[in-house]
Amino acid sequence: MAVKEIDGSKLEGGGQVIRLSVALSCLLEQPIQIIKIRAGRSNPGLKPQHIAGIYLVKEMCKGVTRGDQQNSCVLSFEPQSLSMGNFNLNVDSRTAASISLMIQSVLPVAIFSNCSSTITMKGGTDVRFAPPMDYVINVLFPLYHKLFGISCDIHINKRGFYPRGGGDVKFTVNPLNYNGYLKPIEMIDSGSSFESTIRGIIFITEKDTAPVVGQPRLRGSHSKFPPTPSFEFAYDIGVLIKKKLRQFSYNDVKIEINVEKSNVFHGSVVLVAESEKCFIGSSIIYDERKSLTDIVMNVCDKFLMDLMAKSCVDENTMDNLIIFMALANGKSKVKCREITLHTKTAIHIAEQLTNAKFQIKQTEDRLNEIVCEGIGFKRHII
Ligand SMILES: Nc1ncnc2c1ncn2[C@@H]1O[C@H](COP(=O)(O)OP(=O)(O)OP(=O)(O)O)[C@@H](O)[C@H]1O
Repeated sequence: MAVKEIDGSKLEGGGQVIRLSVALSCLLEQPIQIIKIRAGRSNPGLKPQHIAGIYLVKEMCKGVTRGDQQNSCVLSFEPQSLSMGNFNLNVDSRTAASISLMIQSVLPVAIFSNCSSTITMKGGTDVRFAPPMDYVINVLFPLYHKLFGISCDIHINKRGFYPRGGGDVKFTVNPLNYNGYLKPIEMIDSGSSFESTIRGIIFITEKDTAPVVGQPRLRGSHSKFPPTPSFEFAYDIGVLIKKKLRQFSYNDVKIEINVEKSNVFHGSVVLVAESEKCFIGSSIIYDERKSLTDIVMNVCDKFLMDLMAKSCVDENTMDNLIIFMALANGKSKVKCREITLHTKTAIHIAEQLTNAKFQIKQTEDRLNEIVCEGIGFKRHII
């Protein structure tokens, strides 16, 4: 098959082009060459996170690569057929490379294998400009499962943060049921039941010293909780989130706090609202430079905008859905408030490498509806 050239500088011009192109190349057995890799970034070329993702996909299809080195701006990826049988893979980025973004490369491939895959990944679990692990676990995976029929799971052995990394997770993926196809999805009606199911997941590390000096402390008794400064800080975040959401009549909000020992101060907050067919998430990763009010404002503002607009997914989830919509067996429809450059880039790559066609139309309720006729990709078992 002739090699298809992908211009890595188009639209977002970042790492997503590589992850999606390599995954689709592997599934469709289409050799590709990506040029101008991450030309839209101040530090172009491949970085450890991209190299780790390429490595995993390459292992799954016994691919042949050229240019898969640090800072390389051209990558050739020539796949063989998707190997079958249990995958048991390991990748160690030796940096804080985002594990959730490695998952973005490997998940679309692993679901089409005929057996379960187990992949151990080392790197960053919660790093900026990538989905925090709690977002992957509480927003993306439940949505993938409920709507596309994807079954996967993650076990976090240890969290890892910028700049040292050191996170360690075990990721398992099961083959698709539904006759080996991905189900098409329809997420066009958020319904009215979001408010009853809002959850917040606050993760925070605990150092020996107080986490943040000079931050406003909330009044009120925390005495029934373990008296750790980190826990108190997380507790304060939770109280402020509830207060903020209550102002918009979202009264039933359940907050969970998880504390882990670490020698760096780090945390994430994830909010999730689930209705019968829609998921809205919002997340932030913070360190000691972020104030309590900044954290709360950041995570709540976009969340509230999506809820009030009756969007069916948030913008970060949206770009993750594109590859699955392109591969699904039939027509998918998703209503979304915001179409980001990441989403447009994912559509551009999916259309270049598959025969799927996407349409975006504005709806009367001022949302965007993305419609895609999926190609009905199915694994071929020899
Ligand atoms: N706070 C967040 N919550 C959930 N997802 C996020 C968040 N921030 C970023 N993402 C997702 O992370 C991905 C980032 O893609 P991007 O191409 O920018 O990544 P990258 O490989 O780090 O590339 P680069 O270094 O070139 O920016 C996108 O899918 C985006 O939706």
